Amino acid sequence: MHSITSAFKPDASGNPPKQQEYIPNLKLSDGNEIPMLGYGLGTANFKRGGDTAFNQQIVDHTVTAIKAGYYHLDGAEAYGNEQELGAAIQAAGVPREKLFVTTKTSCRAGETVETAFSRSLAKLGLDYVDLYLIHQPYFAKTPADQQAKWAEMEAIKESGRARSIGVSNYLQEDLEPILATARFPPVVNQIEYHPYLQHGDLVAYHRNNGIAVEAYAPLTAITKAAPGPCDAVYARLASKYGVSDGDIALRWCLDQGIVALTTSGNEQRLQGYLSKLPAFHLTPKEVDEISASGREKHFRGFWLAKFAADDRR
Ligand SMILES: NC(=O)c1ccc[n+]([C@@H]2O[C@H](COP(=O)([O-])OP(=O)(O)OC[C@H]3O[C@@H](n4cnc5c(N)ncnc54)[C@H](O)[C@@H]3O)[C@@H](O)[C@H]2O)c1
Ligand SMILES: OCCc1c[nH]c2ccccc12
Repeated sequence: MHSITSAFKPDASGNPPKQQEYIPNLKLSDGNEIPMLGYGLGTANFKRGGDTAFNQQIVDHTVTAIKAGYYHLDGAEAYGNEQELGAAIQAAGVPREKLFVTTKTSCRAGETVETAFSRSLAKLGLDYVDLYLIHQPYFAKTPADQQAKWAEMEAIKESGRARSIGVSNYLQEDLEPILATARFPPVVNQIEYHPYLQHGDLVAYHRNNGIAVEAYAPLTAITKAAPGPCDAVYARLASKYGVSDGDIALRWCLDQGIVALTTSGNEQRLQGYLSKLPAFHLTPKEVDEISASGREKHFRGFWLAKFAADDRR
């Protein structure tokens, strides 16, 4: 259902293409394309609750990422930094049509998607986003709540102000009611995904239903869950390919056709991914080796309270 297309787009002005343009795009079920590596504004750069002051450091970090070649930018109203993301887009000077901008609705109680979306667009200073997501399924008490919210998302898509629409943190049981009534099915589900959280058959369910997977927290086995059974496999493959263990962790997503979202304030690290990732692939056997090691450990880093409360998978 999803094909990976070459994203090599020589610059009309003759400038060499940015490295991100060597990272492929993934074709989505609505015909649009998403760059397979994205820069997230949700972890290193988000504002703590209640902080509304404009934060120039977030702008500077994001400009650095865009200038390094990260053209896929993953934001959300919950991160409190859409204004800074918009300012960074302005300041970086990359033409809007080259960027892929995502934001997400928190589905605040008593508020329509239209209200949330208009506020996000205004903060971003944009007239459209490439991808608009429902941030999490936990607002819904019933399947009918999911279906009603999704119908509101479809109205945003129909208005042309979000080129694509999708969801985040959904499990199969959350997706099923949406797929039953959708006129425009979600094109992506953004989930925590790394070797220690492979979600059983959830990724296969996505493949069977034409929904692309975006992996957030793809470096977890290195950054939060070490030591663990993947360490030795990452180290061996990093040495084989002359790359970092982070490159191996990201490649493990990309080589399964999964979009990877990462972030860093460290420009060298960001540039490292862009220079190394296009230069190698893991073999299917190596992908499987990482998956098999990962299944020996379970680790979840986000939305823990929801899982504890609902006893979700
Ligand atoms: N939809 C959701 O619910 C949700 C949840 C979490 C994140 N996200 C999105 O995904 C993006 C990426 O998530 P993430 O930050 O968890 O991804 P990630 O796993 O790539 O982790 C990135 C973090 O790890 C650090 N890091 C990288 N290499 C390291 C190393 N070798 N040693 C130590 N630290 C290292 C970086 O500085 C950065 O802070 C977020 O910014 C956000 O946009 C979405
Ligand atoms: O993206 C969902 C998880 C998350 C990361 N950073 C945040 C800041 C505010 C709300 C949610 C998040």
